[in-house]
Amino acid sequence: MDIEKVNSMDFREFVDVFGNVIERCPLIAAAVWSQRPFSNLEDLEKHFFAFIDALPLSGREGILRCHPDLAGPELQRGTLTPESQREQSGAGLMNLGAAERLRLAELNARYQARFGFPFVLAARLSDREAVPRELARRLRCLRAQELSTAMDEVKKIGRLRLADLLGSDFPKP
Ligand SMILES: NC(=O)N[C@H]1NC(=O)NC1=O
Repeated sequence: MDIEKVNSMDFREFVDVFGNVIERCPLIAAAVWSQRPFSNLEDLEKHFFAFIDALPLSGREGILRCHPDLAGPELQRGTLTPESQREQSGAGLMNLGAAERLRLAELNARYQARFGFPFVLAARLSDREAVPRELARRLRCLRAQELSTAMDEVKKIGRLRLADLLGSDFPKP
């Protein structure tokens, strides 16, 4: 998909296509649409990230809270968004044994209790061994540092989702 195609989209089409670049936050795509025309595909991405960076703390925490747990109940129930389902399956989180699933559930719960938002990590850049390791490591971080790490992960997820949507016209992350 090239930038002319993106710039030609009406509001509905744009939000249909880009509404889940940031998990369960179609409002962000709705706001980015107002910034058209985009000079190129990197410019489109910049607008997504600039919107996120300009949010107050409550807005950035809100974005994190829109993310489903990794290997959490929604994966079991099959109620994830298609993007999240693909990412979590690709990282092997569908195939955990009972003990691995329990350990991740405990770590996710401890993380949520400590920071007040769920643990967020770009699953496509990780795997089933690295996820609990990274979760345990980040549990020991300070809150401000952790918020910043988590927002960087949101951007990595968004960048990979944009690359999927835009195809070869967008440089691979
Ligand atoms: N909790 C969390 O990180 N969830 C996200 N990560 C990812 O790669 N896809 C998601 O839904």
